[in-house]
Amino acid sequence: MSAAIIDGKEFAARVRARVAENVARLKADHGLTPGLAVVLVGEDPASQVYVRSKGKQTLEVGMASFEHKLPDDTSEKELLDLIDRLNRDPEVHGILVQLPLPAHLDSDLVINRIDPAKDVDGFHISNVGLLGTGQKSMVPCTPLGCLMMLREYHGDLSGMNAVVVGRSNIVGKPMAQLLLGDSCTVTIAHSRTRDLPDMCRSADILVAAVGRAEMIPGDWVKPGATVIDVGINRVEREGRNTLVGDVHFDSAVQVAGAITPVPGGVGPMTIACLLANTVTAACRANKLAEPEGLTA
Ligand SMILES: NC(=O)C1=CN([C@@H]2O[C@H](COP(=O)(O)OP(=O)(O)OC[C@H]3O[C@@H](n4cnc5c(N)ncnc54)[C@H](OP(=O)(O)O)[C@@H]3O)[C@@H](O)[C@H]2O)C=CC1
Ligand SMILES: Nc1nc(=O)c2c([nH]1)NC[C@@H]1CN(c3ccc(C(=O)N[C@@H](CCC(=O)O)C(=O)O)cc3)C=[N+]21
Repeated sequence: MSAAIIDGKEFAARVRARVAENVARLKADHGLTPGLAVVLVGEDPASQVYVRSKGKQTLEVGMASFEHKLPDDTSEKELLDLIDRLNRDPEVHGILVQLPLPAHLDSDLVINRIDPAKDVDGFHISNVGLLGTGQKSMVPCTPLGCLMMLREYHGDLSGMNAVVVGRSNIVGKPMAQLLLGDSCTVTIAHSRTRDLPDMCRSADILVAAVGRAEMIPGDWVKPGATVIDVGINRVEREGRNTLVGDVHFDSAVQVAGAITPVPGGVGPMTIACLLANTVTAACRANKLAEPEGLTA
């Protein structure tokens, strides 16, 4: 038996359509155009591609896009000054600082300078604390996208065993919080976990967010489990540059009940959720009702 493929690309297109409807309504009824500012420091080519596609999709849903590309040697003060300006700018409802930052910049300091209400990545300590205590917050885009797909596929997640492999602040930890919020029994695994294969085999929901190409083979997957592959790894295959996930897709698809592909799974949902969070932030900033179905 072969797993159902969870089509993140198609799902993301539906989320973007919902975002676009809401943007059109905000413009028509309130003269409000949600705006997203993306800050990129340095020349990393992969980051540039990602920032470009975010900018393009932001415009496609009718929002305003503000891109700030700063040189590699930008000082902390220059970056913090830019964030202060964006915090004050009424046309900017969402601010994203692309990570990782160059080593001379303190990313915690930078992220925590963003107005939490404009922190559409959900990385500010206030948003992390709100999420952890089950209060209304900005929810990190990648975990939010994963949760939306899981809810659509399963409906109620309560009581399911979820294993999240990876404990980063941007994916693993917030993913675990969201699954806990939906009443899963959650385990967070990482590089010190004893017997990772067995741990993975206990999962009804297995989320891989490690950053190691194809490290999770099919025989670590419980038959019928739902596998969410967050990994984005660039590898050489037959002389060509391609993307693979953290899960070995060809073996896992034989065992899983459902699986997200790479590319075309979590990645497109991440960007769609970034746009959704920007609309949510614009509504909250203007004390307007929040759109349905765009938040956790
Ligand atoms: N699709 C999307 O939209 C996005 C995709 N990504 C991708 O997701 C992946 C993870 O990203 P991110 O969370 O930022 O990565 P990090 O490098 O910050 O974290 C990786 C985690 O994996 C754990 N880990 C590393 N090696 C092993 C191992 N051998 N066994 C078990 N656990 C291990 C680490 O454990 P420890 O803490 O013990 O070191 C760490 O917690 C990357 O491929 C990234 O490109 C990221 C963001 C968005
Ligand atoms: N502040 C911040 N927030 C982030 O959310 C953030 C970040 N920094 N730094 C980098 C990671 C990575 N990330 C991705 C988003 C979309 C795709 C994506 O759309 N991927 C496509 C393929 C794209 C391609 O072909 O290269 C897919 O999986 O189908 C990938 C990776 C967000 N991140």
